[in-house]
Amino acid sequence: MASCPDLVGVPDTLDGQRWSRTLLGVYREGGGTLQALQKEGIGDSDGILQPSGTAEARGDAMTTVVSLRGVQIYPGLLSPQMQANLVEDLRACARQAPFFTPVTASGKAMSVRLTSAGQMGWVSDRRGYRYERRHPSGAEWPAIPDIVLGLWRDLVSGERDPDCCLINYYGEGTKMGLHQDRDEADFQWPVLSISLGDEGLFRVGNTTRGGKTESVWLRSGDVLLMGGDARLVYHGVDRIRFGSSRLLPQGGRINLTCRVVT
Ligand SMILES: O=C(O)CCC(=O)C(=O)O
Ligand SMILES: [Fe+2]
Repeated sequence: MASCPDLVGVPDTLDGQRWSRTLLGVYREGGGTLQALQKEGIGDSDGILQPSGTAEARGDAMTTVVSLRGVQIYPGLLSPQMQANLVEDLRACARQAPFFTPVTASGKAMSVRLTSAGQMGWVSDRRGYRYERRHPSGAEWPAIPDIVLGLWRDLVSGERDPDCCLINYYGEGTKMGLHQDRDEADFQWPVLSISLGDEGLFRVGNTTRGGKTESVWLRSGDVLLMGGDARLVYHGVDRIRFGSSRLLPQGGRINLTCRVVT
């Protein structure tokens, strides 16, 4: 098994730092990609990874990492253009592996519609929930879009790509109850999440059920990592502000979560 990503275990040290983004590289102010900085422990001493000029001079938008109970949030990390490109990529994914409404083992339909990209996809039906190598139609899952893989490699690890990128679609009135992501074999790997479209109220609880919770509105282009001590926090989406973004012509919210499964 590949070693655990360098980010895990040190996420709190990132809190409050400022980051800029280039096309597929995510840079800390002062130079170095996140992954390289984590590996070196200090940074990019020879400057090879340092993008030329200051972030402001390059016109990069800056984002400050914030931590909500150890969940690392990068507000607005994906530029509007990258968001639009990613939506195009997701349209192609959905042509190969259409969104479906998952049903719980008790027969209750979930309110999100979902599909996946990658080697494995998450499915739920009367037999329960699990990762499967094929879409319920029998089709292969599409490849994970490059923009998503680039973010994973920058923010998590270049050693191993995620097996699954779960694609959730939240229409008007859709929510997702508090849960843990624990269908994966190795919790050393974080879950990387990307929000697109309408704003969603994301609630974070504790690593055990119950207790106080805190919430944050996630906006289009926000990226977050649940890793380290926050890998198994309960989380969910209480509601979306339908129509708050113009990214998706029909409205709604898309959330992508990348996971190492096996
Ligand atoms: O939509 C979100 O922001 C979270 C999605 C989620 O928790 C999941 O798919 O497991
Ligand atoms: Fe989740």
